[in-house]
Amino acid sequence: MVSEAFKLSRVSEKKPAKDAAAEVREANSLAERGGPESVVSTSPATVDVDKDGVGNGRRLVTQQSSVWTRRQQAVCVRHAFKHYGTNKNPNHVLQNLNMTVAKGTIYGLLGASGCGKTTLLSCLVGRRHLNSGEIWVLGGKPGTKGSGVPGKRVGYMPQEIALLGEFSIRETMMYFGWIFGMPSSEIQERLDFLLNFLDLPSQNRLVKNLSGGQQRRVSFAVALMHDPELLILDEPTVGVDPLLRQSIWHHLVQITKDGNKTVIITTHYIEEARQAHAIGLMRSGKLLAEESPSALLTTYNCLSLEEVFLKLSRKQGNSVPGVPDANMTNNISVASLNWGNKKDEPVFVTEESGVVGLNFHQSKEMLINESNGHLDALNKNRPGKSEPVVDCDDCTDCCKLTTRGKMRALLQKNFLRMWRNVGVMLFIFALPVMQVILFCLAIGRNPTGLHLAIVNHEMNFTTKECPVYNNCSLSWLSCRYIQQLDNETIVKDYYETKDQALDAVRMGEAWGALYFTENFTDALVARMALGQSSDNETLDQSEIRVWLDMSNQQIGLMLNRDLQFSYRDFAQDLLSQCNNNPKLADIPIQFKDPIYGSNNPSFTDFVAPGVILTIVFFLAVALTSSALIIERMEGLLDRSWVAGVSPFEILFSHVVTQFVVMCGQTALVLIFMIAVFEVECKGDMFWVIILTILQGLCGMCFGFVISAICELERNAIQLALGSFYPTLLLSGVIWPVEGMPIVLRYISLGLPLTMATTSLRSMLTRGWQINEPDVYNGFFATIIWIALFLTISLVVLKVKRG
Ligand SMILES: Nc1ncnc2c1ncn2[C@@H]1O[C@H](COP(=O)(O)OP(=O)(O)OP(=O)(O)O)[C@@H](O)[C@H]1O
Repeated sequence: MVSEAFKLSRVSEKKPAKDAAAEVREANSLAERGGPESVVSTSPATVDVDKDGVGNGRRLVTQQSSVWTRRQQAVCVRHAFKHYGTNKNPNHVLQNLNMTVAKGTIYGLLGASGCGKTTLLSCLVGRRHLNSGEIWVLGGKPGTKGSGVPGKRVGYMPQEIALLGEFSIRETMMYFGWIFGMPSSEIQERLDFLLNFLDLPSQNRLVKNLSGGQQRRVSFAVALMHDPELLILDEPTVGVDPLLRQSIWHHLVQITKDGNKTVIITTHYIEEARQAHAIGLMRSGKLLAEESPSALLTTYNCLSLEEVFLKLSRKQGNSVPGVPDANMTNNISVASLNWGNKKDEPVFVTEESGVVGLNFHQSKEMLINESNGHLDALNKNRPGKSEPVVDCDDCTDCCKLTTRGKMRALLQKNFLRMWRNVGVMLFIFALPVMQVILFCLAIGRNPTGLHLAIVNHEMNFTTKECPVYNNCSLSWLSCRYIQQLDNETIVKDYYETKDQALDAVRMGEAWGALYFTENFTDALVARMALGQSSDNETLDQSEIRVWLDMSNQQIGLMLNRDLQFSYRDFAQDLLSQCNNNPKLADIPIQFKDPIYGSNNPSFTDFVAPGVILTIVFFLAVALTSSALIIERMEGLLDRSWVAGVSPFEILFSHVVTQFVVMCGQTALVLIFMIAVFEVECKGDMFWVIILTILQGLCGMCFGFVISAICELERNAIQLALGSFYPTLLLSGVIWPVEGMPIVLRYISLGLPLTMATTSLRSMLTRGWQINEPDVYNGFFATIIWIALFLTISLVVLKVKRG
């Protein structure tokens, strides 16, 4: 156990201030190394700090300080160091800061903007960790199990509003009340009191519609809501009118009167802090003094606290770097030397004072006088009649993962938020439907109205009266073939010469050119009759010559296929009309009914499984990727954490909310895809639904990862959008994975959508059951990805919370 002691007693020889300071430091360091008691009994540190002539030769006598005594304080900070930025380029915010806040007091933390007050407070509530040093809050270390901090033992009002704009005042109170485990009736009672006390408007007014000052008061009400043991208020009186400010201070004085409640308050209105029992004057990450206001004024012979602060700041500014001030070193101030009634009495400096200023145990007496004696509570907690040091009254973090109240609050928040935001609601349900409709209408249908430039020299230039005989007539066969071409797909444009037709294709006026020779019919008949004895000229003349624009693969292949099928139909018709076997027109490959799918496969059926999963997956990503970021930016995430909500609870509440949304989206997507647009579904609908929901969950968890990693919403959007195309392209949604280079194939298999797409495709088009490896692998892969994403999110959230 670490305990420190400074024992300063009267010394006969004066020591230089520097040595004295070094001695205190040594005692300090000894104590930190764990041998405190020996320091106390055998080697009392004695310091004479009379060098600047203010101390009047008084000696500092250290008092015993132990973990026990630290735990008796409401807050005790020792040798706190905190920096932002990297170790190489740190921005030091707290520098060997010591602070002691006795139970039952109001402690005003004053200091210029940027001196580190908020940082210190956020360390006290467990939102940030020190780089080194110790913090004790209500007998425990913030963030440790059973300390109740963060949790309901603390009421925290951050500097920013940190509330949900879409909530009414009442809903805001209910949210935090439930998190703190209060029953609704008690919350309502408290709310009625706070509405009246803080002069708030109707409880049904939305927070976003309140004025800045009103919003701050709601934020203050939230901190007061559960009547916590320790209130930490970061500038609660900003934007509050003087009357209300006075009434807030009056309230703080009242609640601390019985000695059970403690308040730490920062304010820029220095003079209002006169009402505090103790004041910590902070500058450049250190406390310059920690005294009662009257002691500060007396000591420094000032009329206002502002003057005191200026004096101390100047003193600190004048100190030579590297040479510790007599009044600053090891928290012993000039103030402490001046303090006390009798000159020859030693001044006790303990780690309880912990500050540059006065021994707090001494000033306590003064505080009692100044504050109606309520501080005698400070003396209650001595060994023997002490209350349990660590009061595990918030046992949720000891043994339970969550509580009903917290879940109720978090779920209500998530659902209400969606409900109150019409845009989000539309986005959630209209977008998937719209995407499915657009996909089914725009993708996979045969193109129509394709222009074909036809040159038929058999008919002697342009003729639309190309005679067609549907019997066994062997004349004008070119016309008979042209008639066979699908009229919906192909628009026939006639040209006089081959060059004109080719120019039309080159100019983009036609997708292909079709050319019939002058004696096409005769040559074709001869070719059929002569068979293998046909000469080259006959073969040449009987050909239909085609030049296609293959720049558009789909159109080119379709025209190619249509021209061939039309010839087959034309030849079969002619043969059967002439009493020949029409099969003679077929190539000698017989395509029987396919095992799966149809002989005329639809691109829609190929893409649909991947599209279903992509829609559900990325909608979930879009919904969740900014959820945590928005909460974080609003400050609500921080505030909920300080109220005792864990990353697991936050994540779990979002998972539940999104799961409900997901079920709705999945239902809509599948209904429109399968029931309305009749995309083929041969498999078991139950497993199709399960896989789709799982993919939605997977997308949601991916969204959580994004929102846990990204600090800004725009970064999250960039990451979500950036991941869309690679995933779509590599997952075999629009092109078979088998067509990729080997390395990409392996990457593709590792993506969350690939195996799931294969699985869904197998179920929809092949009708495979869950016992097929291709099917169940998709489920396994999805579940593994969900677990992985959730773990990453949880770890990142935990790290960030720290
Ligand atoms: N998250 C952060 N990352 C990096 N630097 C930070 C961060 N938060 C605060 N700082 C820096 O730390 C210093 C102390 O900031 P802090 O907010 O604690 O000051 P403060 O005393 O509360 O100021 P104010 O009275 O204006 O609120 C400032 O220089 C600030 O720029």
